[in-house]
Amino acid sequence: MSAISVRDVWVEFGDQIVIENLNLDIASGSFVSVVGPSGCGKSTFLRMVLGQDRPTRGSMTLDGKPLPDEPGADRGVVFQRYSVFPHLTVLGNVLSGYEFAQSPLLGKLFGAKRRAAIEKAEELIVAVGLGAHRDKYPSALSGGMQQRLAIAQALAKDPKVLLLDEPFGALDPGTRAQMHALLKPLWARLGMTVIMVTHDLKEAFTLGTRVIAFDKTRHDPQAPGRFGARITYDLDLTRDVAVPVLGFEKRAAE
Ligand SMILES: Nc1ncnc2c1ncn2[C@@H]1O[C@H](COP(=O)(O)OP(=O)(O)OP(=O)(O)O)[C@@H](O)[C@H]1O
Repeated sequence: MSAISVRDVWVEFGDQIVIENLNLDIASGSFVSVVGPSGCGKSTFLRMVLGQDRPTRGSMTLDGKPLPDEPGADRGVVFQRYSVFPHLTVLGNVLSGYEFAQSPLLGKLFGAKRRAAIEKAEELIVAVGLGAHRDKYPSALSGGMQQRLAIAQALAKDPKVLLLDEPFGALDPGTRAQMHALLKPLWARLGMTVIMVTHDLKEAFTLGTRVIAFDKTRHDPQAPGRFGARITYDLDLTRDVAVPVLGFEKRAAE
């Protein structure tokens, strides 16, 4: 489990301010859903936690240490598409997660370590419901199966933090519901911190223990890049008190 702290973070691309003065603490083991209008910086925030982008100003820490500048095995990621290797089978893809985590330089395991990794990979493949498909290539899998594979591959790294960027955005509602039913118990069992960007409010509230909304609160019509997004809602869904939910009231348990 892992805690993330964000302090006075600004992100600018040229003269465009994307995120302004972000301050945020994410508790270990929480499931944070990030919502907001298109272009407000949700994926940029995720990429900063992943280590793909750096803040222009400010600092970010993971368990009290500065976030490493590059993606590592401590942070797994699943994108909406194209997260898996097309030239590897289901088993090969999940095994690559273990190999990357345990042998970052070579990306290969040998002997007893490889046999142990194959055993763990097979367990994970069964856990995400792909037990009957372990020797298939991604092109022979449906969209939902590919996303289950992407989740298994990310989990093989045993990440402290799992980052999900609209992971179910391309799936039909039925498959999406199946993915929710898969992900929630996995998260509860593994106890990771999850940050998920989604456009689907229902999904945000169904899966999250906390929902954060990003949006611009100030606009300059003459200079659209002058102001960035801030956190406009920060809802702790584990609190046993009434909280305002986008204009509605969620009643506390009676
Ligand atoms: N590498 C980059 N260089 C320049 N501008 C960028 C870069 N990355 C993101 N941006 C800009 O930052 C803004 C936020 O982009 P981002 O993808 O984070 O938004 P988002 O909230 O995830 O959007 P969506 O919901 O549509 O995916 C956009 O205006 C985008 O054009």
